[in-house]
Amino acid sequence: MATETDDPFRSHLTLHHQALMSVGQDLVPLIHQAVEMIVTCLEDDGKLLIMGNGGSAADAQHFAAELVGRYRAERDGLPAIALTTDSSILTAVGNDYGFEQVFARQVAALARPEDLVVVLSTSGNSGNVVAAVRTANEIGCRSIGLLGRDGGALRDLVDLPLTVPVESTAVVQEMHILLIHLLCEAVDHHDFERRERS
Ligand SMILES: O=C(CO)[C@@H](O)[C@H](O)[C@H](O)[C@H](O)COP(=O)(O)O
Ligand SMILES: [Zn+2]
Repeated sequence: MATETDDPFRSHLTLHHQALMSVGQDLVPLIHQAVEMIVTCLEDDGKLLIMGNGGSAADAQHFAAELVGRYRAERDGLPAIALTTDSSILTAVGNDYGFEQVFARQVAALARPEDLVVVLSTSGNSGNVVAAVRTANEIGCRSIGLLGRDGGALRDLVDLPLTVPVESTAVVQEMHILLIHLLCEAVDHHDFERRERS
């Protein structure tokens, strides 16, 4: 039974619940489109390049780990790289070219047109993520944005924005990890043509 000591959590829990309802009502068709883009990339022998800042950096790593390792099903590892993990690259590029270039430089070095760039940003305005998507667009990679609020600058730069339209950074992040798990669930259940060929 709820007591007064629950009050500090109530507004966060209410916001979380409202955001969850909005994901269920508004984002499901877009989640299916995102799955299609991921499957097409992997079947074309592409890889996922995933990035974000702060909590979203952790989410990028979480997503890559579930693809390279596994989510639930026993399956082959799938190619995904979180661009948030190599401290030598991040410090060298940040130091020599500026923090805004830490992801764009990696995209320029690693991305091929068949790859899929996945960005996570609750504001949609982080300069290093925006720069990375601009570079991905020049290369011809497709991109998915897990975004928040109004989607920010990234809404019009990525091919597919999945925007959680709430102001709270924390709640947007909580919905992003749900979206990641839904994407992993769908990928787990996909029968890849790539595997049938081998
Ligand atoms: O996890 C949190 C807040 O919940 C923070 O670390 C947060 O991710 C950082 O402030 C980020 O720099 C925010 O970037 P973004 O989501 O606006 O792209
Ligand atoms: Zn957080």
